Amino acid sequence: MSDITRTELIFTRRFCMGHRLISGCSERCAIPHGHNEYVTVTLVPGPNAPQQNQRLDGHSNMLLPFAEAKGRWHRFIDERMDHSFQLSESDPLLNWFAEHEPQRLDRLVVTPGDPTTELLAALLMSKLQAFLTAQGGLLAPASLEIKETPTNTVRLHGDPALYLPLVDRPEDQCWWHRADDTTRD
Ligand SMILES: Nc1nc2c(c(=O)[nH]1)N=C([C@H](O)[C@H](O)COP(=O)(O)OP(=O)(O)OP(=O)(O)O)CN2
Repeated sequence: MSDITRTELIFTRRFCMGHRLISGCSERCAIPHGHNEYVTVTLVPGPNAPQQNQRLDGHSNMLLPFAEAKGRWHRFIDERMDHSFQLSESDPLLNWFAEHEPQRLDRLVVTPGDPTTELLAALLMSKLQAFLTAQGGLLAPASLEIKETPTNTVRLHGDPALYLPLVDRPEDQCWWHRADDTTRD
């Protein structure tokens, strides 16, 4: 039996996305294709939670209503991830959209290197951390899981910063660090 006592809030959302991987690691994935993905987040009391022990107060018996805990996050998933097209920042298709369909640039998620499930999990966990910090730090992400297909899932635990690729620009120029709806820089 685990000796860790902690409350976890776990929320799942589904979104439909397209991507392609151009680094050469998976040639068939270089053709644009899509998945119906499920993102599941596990939230725990954050640095500003009123009490750091887990005991319920015998009155409201919650840290936060579910709707408040997941509302901002699910709005981002619904409005920015659902039906997005995810491309590496070095993908020439970005120029194609800029030239021929600039009105659709906001549907793109632009990533540092190939938009694999591992990378998307790290970027989304960082975005979630930014939202929760901006909401007052009552909650913090403990893990994030993306089920890309019925047979493939990636799960990250802990600090998303430890997974993110190193990029050569300040954090405020990286959409995944900003508590806003952007998905490209
Ligand atoms: N480490 C990773 N490898 C691959 C990723 C990824 O995100 N991380 N992504 C892909 C593709 O997106 C591909 O569409 C899914 O992978 P794959 O398992 O190869 O394809 P299937 O769904 O057809 O697998 P089955 O389980 O055999 O049905 C590739 N690799």
